[in-house]
Amino acid sequence: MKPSIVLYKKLPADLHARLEQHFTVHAFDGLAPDNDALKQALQQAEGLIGSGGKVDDAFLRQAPRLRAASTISVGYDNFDVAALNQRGVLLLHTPTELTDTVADTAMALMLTCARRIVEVAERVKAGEWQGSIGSDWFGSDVHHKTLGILGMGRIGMALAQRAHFGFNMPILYNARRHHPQAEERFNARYCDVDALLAEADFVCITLPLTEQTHHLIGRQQLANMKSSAILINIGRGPVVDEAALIEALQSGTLKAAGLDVFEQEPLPSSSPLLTLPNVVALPHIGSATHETRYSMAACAVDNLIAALTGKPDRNCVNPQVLK
Ligand SMILES: NC(=O)c1ccc[n+]([C@@H]2O[C@H](COP(=O)([O-])OP(=O)(O)OC[C@H]3O[C@@H](n4cnc5c(N)ncnc54)[C@H](O)[C@@H]3O)[C@@H](O)[C@H]2O)c1
Ligand SMILES: O=C(O)[C@H](O)CO
Repeated sequence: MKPSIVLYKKLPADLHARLEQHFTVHAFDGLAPDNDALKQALQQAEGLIGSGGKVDDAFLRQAPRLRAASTISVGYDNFDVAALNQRGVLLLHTPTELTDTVADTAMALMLTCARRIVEVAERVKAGEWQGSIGSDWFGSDVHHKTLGILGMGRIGMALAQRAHFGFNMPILYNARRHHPQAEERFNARYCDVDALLAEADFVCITLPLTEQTHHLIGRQQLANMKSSAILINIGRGPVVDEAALIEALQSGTLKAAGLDVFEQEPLPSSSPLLTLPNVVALPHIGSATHETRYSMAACAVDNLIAALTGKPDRNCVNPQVLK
């Protein structure tokens, strides 16, 4: 008999069919806690595949036969990894498929904020372009400005590559350890967080959300940044204290922010961020291109098949559960 799995995100037809070759697939749209059909399917499920939703100990209690969870994302802060480890459930993710696309999004946010692309385009649509433009339409340069990257991992490196070779930007970075390759290839300079914030013209967060990174950027850190600086968050919303960020943007302590991620997603329509002209808010689209989302889904499907039918040899977050 084929193992039973719960799929909680709609997949392209060919990928869905590929799962069905190996498994009995119970498909849902998300992990709504009050869905009785989902609860029933979880009782038998050996595999789980999808993205978003909270997979904690209470959730895992409903899935006593679970052996592997495959997330269609690189970030896995929505999983309680300690609880997975305790139950011997392997977690797999998609670390390499989206790197370039997310770095492109970060670069796009830097350019959009600095050159005020959204604001100016809206003024054109509103019929305000009546003659030659004045300095109130001007933005600031990106090229040759200093970029501080918080978290020099895969996405940080891809961003550094774009900024260094494409825009001649000096690069500062902070990560858990020195990154000799970043220093060699992009002449990047390791700094502690305070020094990076004080010196950078652009600060880009490419960090995962962990206990250590939660609210890493708060009131004090924002005050430490140049008033001409632009903050880009492409990592996870709760790395920044959003209330403090709103204050800094309202008071002019910070020039602008380009945000793909938020403390609460979807961003509530009542958020003061949406009233600020110096904010570009995106709906968590870092990896959202047709090509990349397909590769991520295909990778997650392969990850689950390898985990449940063979030997998972890559993309395991907690390979220790296999020993
Ligand atoms: N906006 C989006 O759509 C989107 C898309 C992909 C990834 N992400 C987020 O970006 C994150 C990074 O992805 P990646 O593939 O580059 O991951 P990665 O693991 O390759 O890089 C993470 C980097 O952060 C550093 N780091 C971790 N904890 C730290 C700490 N406490 N202090 C300093 N540095 C620390 C690590 O040393 C590493 O250099 C993901 O975890 C995810 O949350 C967002
Ligand atoms: O972590 C990731 O892969 C992105 O945030 C997309 O969910």
